[in-house]
Amino acid sequence: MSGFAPTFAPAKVNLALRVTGRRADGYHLLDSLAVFAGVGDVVSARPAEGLTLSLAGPGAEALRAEPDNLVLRAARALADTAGVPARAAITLEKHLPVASGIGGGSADAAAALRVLDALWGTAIGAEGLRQVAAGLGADVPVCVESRPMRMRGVGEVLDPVPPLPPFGLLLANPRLALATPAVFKARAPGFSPPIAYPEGWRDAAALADWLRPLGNDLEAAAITLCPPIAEVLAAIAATPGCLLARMSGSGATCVGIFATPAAAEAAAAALPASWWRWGGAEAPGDAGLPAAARGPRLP
Ligand SMILES: C[C@@](CO)(OP(=O)(O)O)[C@H](O)COP(=O)(O)OP(=O)(O)OC[C@H]1O[C@@H](n2ccc(N)nc2=O)[C@H](O)[C@@H]1O
Ligand SMILES: Nc1ncnc2c1ncn2[C@@H]1O[C@H](COP(=O)(O)OP(=O)(O)O)[C@@H](O)[C@H]1O
Repeated sequence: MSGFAPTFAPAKVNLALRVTGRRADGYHLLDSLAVFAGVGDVVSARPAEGLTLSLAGPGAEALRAEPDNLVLRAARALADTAGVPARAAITLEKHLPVASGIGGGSADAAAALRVLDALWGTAIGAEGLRQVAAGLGADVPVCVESRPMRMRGVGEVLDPVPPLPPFGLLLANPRLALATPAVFKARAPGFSPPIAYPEGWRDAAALADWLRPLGNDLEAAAITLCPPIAEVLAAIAATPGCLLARMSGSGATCVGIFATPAAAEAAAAALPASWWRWGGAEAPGDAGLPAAARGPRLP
């Protein structure tokens, strides 16, 4: 058997994020609208005697010192649950900035689950895959879906959302890593009410108007820990055609919403070249996309 088609691991973007409570184990209950961008990593796998991971792509260096890559943890967890030997030579082509609030590691783990589930022909089914995903991290279940979803619980409760209107997405990161636990810890006390959804949105402007008051409850804490985030948000908001600027997840990546992918791409190109930046469309719906579908990317 030869290698399996490269699987796209798109960036997860939290367009709104509310912290609605806290579990006894310290994990926070969330209510978040997650969408996926047309930029991401690529995971591929081929049959092998043992389990190995090769890193490639512009972000590979940042992960070389990682003692236990999430991709390998995902592979071992899937093999354990499915009762099959963990045998595959996996390649991760890393493009997304690490520890940046767009779930890069979670997207890689989810893509590895999809590609290895196919390679090994496991019989665990969609529910089994969801359970393995939830055991790997709060963001992994939504990344297995890789389509717009409402995330609740600590991330494992997923519901479909009304169809989103066409819009453009911009992502920018000052190339500063921010650890998720530190941001949750620095958050001011108190919780927000759950999000109430409309039946739909007329266009991108209506979506941005609806999102504006919902906010990201982690943004203020992230700015305290990493002040350049405020600069990134201001720069995005000042680009022509920006309808909304907001931080994603626990940061430091910030998001801009635009009427069209072309407007988002042009705005990204106008941001400082020292930042990681990308503009374009949402990820196409099919999670098993070939690498060629990664969409336009800026260096
Ligand atoms: C904040 C979010 C929003 O989508 O995104 P990112 O900033 O990571 O992209 C996620 O909830 C992050 O998910 P993920 O990065 O998978 O988190 P995990 O590895 O499970 O947890 C890392 C740490 O974050 C905190 N954590 C995470 C999720 C959650 N619902 N409550 C928490 O308190 C805990 O301190 C936990 O030990
Ligand atoms: N494949 C991977 N890609 C990114 N980070 C990984 C990976 N495997 C393990 N990690 C670890 O997971 C941490 C969180 O990474 P990431 O998922 O990129 O952050 P975030 O959840 O904030 O978007 C990193 O600091 C790194 O130590």
